[in-house]
Amino acid sequence: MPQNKHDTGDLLLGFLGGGMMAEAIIRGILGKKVLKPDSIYVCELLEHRREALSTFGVKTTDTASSMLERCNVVILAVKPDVVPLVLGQISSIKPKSQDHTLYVSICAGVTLEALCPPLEEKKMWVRVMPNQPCVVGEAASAFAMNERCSAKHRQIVNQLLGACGAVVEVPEKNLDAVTGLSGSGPAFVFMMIEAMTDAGVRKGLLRTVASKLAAQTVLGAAKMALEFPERHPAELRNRVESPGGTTIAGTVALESGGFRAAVINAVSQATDRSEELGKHK
Ligand SMILES: NC(=O)C1=CN([C@@H]2O[C@H](COP(=O)(O)OP(=O)(O)OC[C@H]3O[C@@H](n4cnc5c(N)ncnc54)[C@H](O)[C@@H]3O)[C@@H](O)[C@H]2O)C=CC1
Ligand SMILES: O=C(O)[C@@H]1CCC=N1
Repeated sequence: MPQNKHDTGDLLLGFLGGGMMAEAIIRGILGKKVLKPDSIYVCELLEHRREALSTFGVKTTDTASSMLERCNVVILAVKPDVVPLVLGQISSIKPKSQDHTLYVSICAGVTLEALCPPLEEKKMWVRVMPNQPCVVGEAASAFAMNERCSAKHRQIVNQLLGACGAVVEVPEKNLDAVTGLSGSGPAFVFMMIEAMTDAGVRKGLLRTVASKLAAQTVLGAAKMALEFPERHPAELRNRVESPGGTTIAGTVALESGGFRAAVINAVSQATDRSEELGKHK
């Protein structure tokens, strides 16, 4: 798959909603030079957000029609409760089955069926769950496509999301679990970094030093888990735990604090919430 070049031909990418995630994806795409800024349009209601996004050189507007008429790939990046409204806007501007636009939703819980009901003329829809680390090109994204999409659309999705980090295709039924794990996951990891930093400060480290050490520790551990996939995380952990040493004293404390159960519950609750969001259409 070609990357790192302006090799996406006539691809004009539009965003409906220019909030945190739209910005994160734009940063990823521009950072890897998959598109030029003037191939990206953002429809956003808030003036301060349009101003913030203009600094990337992308075109901004507050009317959906001008963006939808131009773009051949459109990413829905509004909150899930706004989806019915913007679907109405899309249908009124591009109603025909001849619509060749590829639509991509990143909205938590919103199913392909809700985006494109079976009785309506089918448009090409992809449901994606990215995450905030798009901002630094280290996202974990998963996607599922509806039956109107083809290999060409898979390639476009891989190219756009690939610019933002790792991408996997999954059955749509897995996307709520993906939302709970990697969509919401950065927040859980930030809590861990925050807590480790506080602990360092409590034990006398400068906050700047503690937060740098905490974040780098998470990065290094994550890199090891990715680079040694054949080693179970418990094996990696055991290598840190010297007999009678410091680490085992800490891991026992985590066990007695219910650390693993708390993390499993966090991902499970976030998954359940994603499923719930999908039921409020
Ligand atoms: N924040 C995250 O880490 C992640 C969020 N998501 C999903 O991404 C979507 C967007 O989330 P965020 O970017 O965090 O939200 P956000 O609130 O930062 O951005 C949404 C933007 O849409 C704008 N908007 C609302 N109605 C609009 C309309 N009719 N036309 C144009 N713009 C409109 C709002 O003014 C706002 O700036 C959500 O559906 C969320 O589930 C997915 C993965 C991760
Ligand atoms: O909290 C949320 O609903 C969104 C979806 C995944 C991450 N943030």
